[in-house]
Amino acid sequence: MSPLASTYVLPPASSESSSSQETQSAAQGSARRPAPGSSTAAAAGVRHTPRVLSIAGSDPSGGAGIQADLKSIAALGGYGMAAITALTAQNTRGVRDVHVPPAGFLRQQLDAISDDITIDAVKIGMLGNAEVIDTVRSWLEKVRPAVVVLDPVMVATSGDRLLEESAEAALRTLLPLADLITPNLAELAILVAAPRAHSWATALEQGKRLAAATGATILVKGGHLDGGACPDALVNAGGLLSRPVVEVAGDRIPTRNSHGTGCSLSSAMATAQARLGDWEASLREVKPWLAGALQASGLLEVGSGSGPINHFHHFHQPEAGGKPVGGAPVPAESAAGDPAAQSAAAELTGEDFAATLRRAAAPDLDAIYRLEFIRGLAAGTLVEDQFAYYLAQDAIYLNGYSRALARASALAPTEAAQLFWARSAQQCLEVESELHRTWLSTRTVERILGPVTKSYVDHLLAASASGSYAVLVAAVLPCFWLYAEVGQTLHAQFLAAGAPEAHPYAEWLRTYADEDFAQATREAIAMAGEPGSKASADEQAAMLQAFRHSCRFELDFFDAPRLHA
Ligand SMILES: Nc1ncnc2c1ncn2[C@@H]1O[C@H](COP(=O)(O)OP(=O)(O)OP(=O)(O)O)[C@@H](O)[C@H]1O
Ligand SMILES: Cc1ncc(CO)c(N)n1
Repeated sequence: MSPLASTYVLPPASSESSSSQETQSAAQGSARRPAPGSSTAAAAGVRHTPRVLSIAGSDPSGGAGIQADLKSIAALGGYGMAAITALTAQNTRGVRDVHVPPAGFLRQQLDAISDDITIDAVKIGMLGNAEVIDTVRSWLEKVRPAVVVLDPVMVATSGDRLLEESAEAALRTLLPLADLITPNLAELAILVAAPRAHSWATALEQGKRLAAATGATILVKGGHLDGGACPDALVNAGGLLSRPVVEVAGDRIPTRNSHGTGCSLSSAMATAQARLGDWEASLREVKPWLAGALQASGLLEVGSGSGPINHFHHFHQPEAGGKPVGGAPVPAESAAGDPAAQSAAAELTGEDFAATLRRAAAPDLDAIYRLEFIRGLAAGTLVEDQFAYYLAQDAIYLNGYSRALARASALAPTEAAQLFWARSAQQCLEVESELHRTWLSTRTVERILGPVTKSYVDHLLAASASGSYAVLVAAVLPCFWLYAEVGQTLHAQFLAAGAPEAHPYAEWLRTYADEDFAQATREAIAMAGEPGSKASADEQAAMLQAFRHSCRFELDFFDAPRLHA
C-alpha cells in the first residue's frame, strides 16, 4: 500500500502535519438490528473475531451443511460453533438418507451454548422438520442474537429434499426473526408462492416482495441463472441499505463444484456482518472470496459429483515437501509455540531467509493483483473517492510507519543499519507532508483513521515494542517489498499501454518508476535477511509471523478503499 516509493520520488516536504486530524472511525452499525433488552445484543458490537453459531445439518462429505459453515466461518476470520439439527448420509453425488434427532436435544445444544457464550451471529441452515423449526424459533426469541442469517434450505443441489414439504409453512414463521435471508431462486419462488424466476429482474422483484413480507434483508442469488453472469443482490426497501437494491456483479465460474455454495455464502455473510456491521461491505468481501473458492475447487479433488468449494484458497498451500510457504496471520506472541512456523524457520540459513520471506509473501502479492482497487488503478477505472481515501489513509499510515522505522534505527546493531532506518523514517515523514501538500490538497476526503490503517500501524507499533530488532525489521519489510513489486508491475503495464496521458492516474503511476526506491528495497531486504540468518529458530518463527502479518495488511490496505471509502 504505502507509497514509500514517493519517499524517493516526491520533492522534500513542507512541515505540515496531519496528526491532529486523526480520529478513530466509528464502527458502522446502521444495518444491525439490535434486540432491545437482550444481554447478548447489548454485548454485541463489531468484533474482530466474531463468535458465530451455525444451526444446521451435517454433511459427512464436508462440502455443505455444518462442515461448510465451520470452514467458511474460519475462512472469514470468525470463531465457529455448531448445533446440529440433522444428520445426512450424503456425498458429492447426492443425499442417501436423513436422520433428524429429537428436537429436545437440539434445544439442549442451543441452551448449552447460549448459557455460556456470547453469540455474535447465527447462521441457520437445514432444519429438517417443523418441530426443529419451532425449537429454533423459541430459542431465537429468548436469546435474540444480534445477527441472524437464515438460509432457507429446502432442496440440496442434487435435488434431494432437506426439509419436509409439510414444514414449509413453519419455515415461513421463522423468516421475520432473520436479519438476512438467502434463498436460491427455487426457494425464493416457494417463499413468495410464485413460479421460479428465470430472469434476474423477476428474481429481484420476488426478493422485494419477500423483504416487504418479512422485514428482513433478502440476498437474492444468481447462482441458478442461465448465462455468463452470476450476480447477487441485497434487497431491502426499509432503509437498512444505502439503496433498496444493492447489486454486486460477478462472472459465472465454469465449474460443476458448487456443492455447498449456499451454505458457505450464508455463514460467511454472518461472520463478515458481525465483523463489519454492514451488509453491503460484507457481501463485497464475501463474494470475491466465494468466487476464489469456486475457482480453486478443482485443486481439492473431492468426489466424482458436484464437489466442494475450496474454502481456504486464500490461505497458503504447503509445498510438496510439507514446508509451509505462508498462511493466515497468526499472532506474533504465539509464534514461538507454533510448530509449523518453527519447523519452517528452523532449517533456514543465511541468504535463504530472505527467500523464505519472499515465498511467504507470494499468495498475498497474487491476491493484491486480483484486487478491484489495483485493477482499477491500472485500468484507470478506479473511482476518485476510493483513490482519495487511499491517499488519505496512506498519509496517516506513513506517520505511524515512520515511528516504527525510527525504532528500528534505535535498535539497529550497526551504524550503517541505524543510518538506513533513520533516513527512511525521515523520508516517510517528508512524503506524508508532501501527500498533504500536493495529492491531498485538491481533494476533499475525510482524514480519519480507517480500521485497516489502525490495525496495520498497531501491528507495527507492537513489533516496535517487542524489543527484537529482527522481528521489527521483518514487520516493516513488506511495506518496501510488496509496494515496490506492485509499483514496478503497474508501471510496466502503464508503459506497455503506451503511457497514455489521458489515463486519470498517469501521474501517480509514474511515481512508481523509481530506481532509488528499488535500491532502498534491496537494502531493506538484506537488512532483514541478515539478522534472520543469525536468529534462533524461535526468533525466526516470530520474524516470519510478523512479516506475514504485514503482508496481509498490505493486501487489506489496498482493499480498504472498496470497503471503507
Ligand atoms: N458458477 C458460479 N460462479 C460464480 N458464482 C457462483 C456460481 N454458482 C453459484 N455461485 C454463487 O454462489 C452463491 C450461492 O448461490 P446459489 O444460487 O448456487 O445458492 P444455493 O443453490 O443455495 O447453493 P447450494 O448449491 O449450496 O444449494 C451465490 O453467491 C452465487 O452467486
Ligand atoms: C446438511 C446439508 N445442508 C444444506 C445442504 C444444501 O446444500 C446440504 N446439501 N446438506
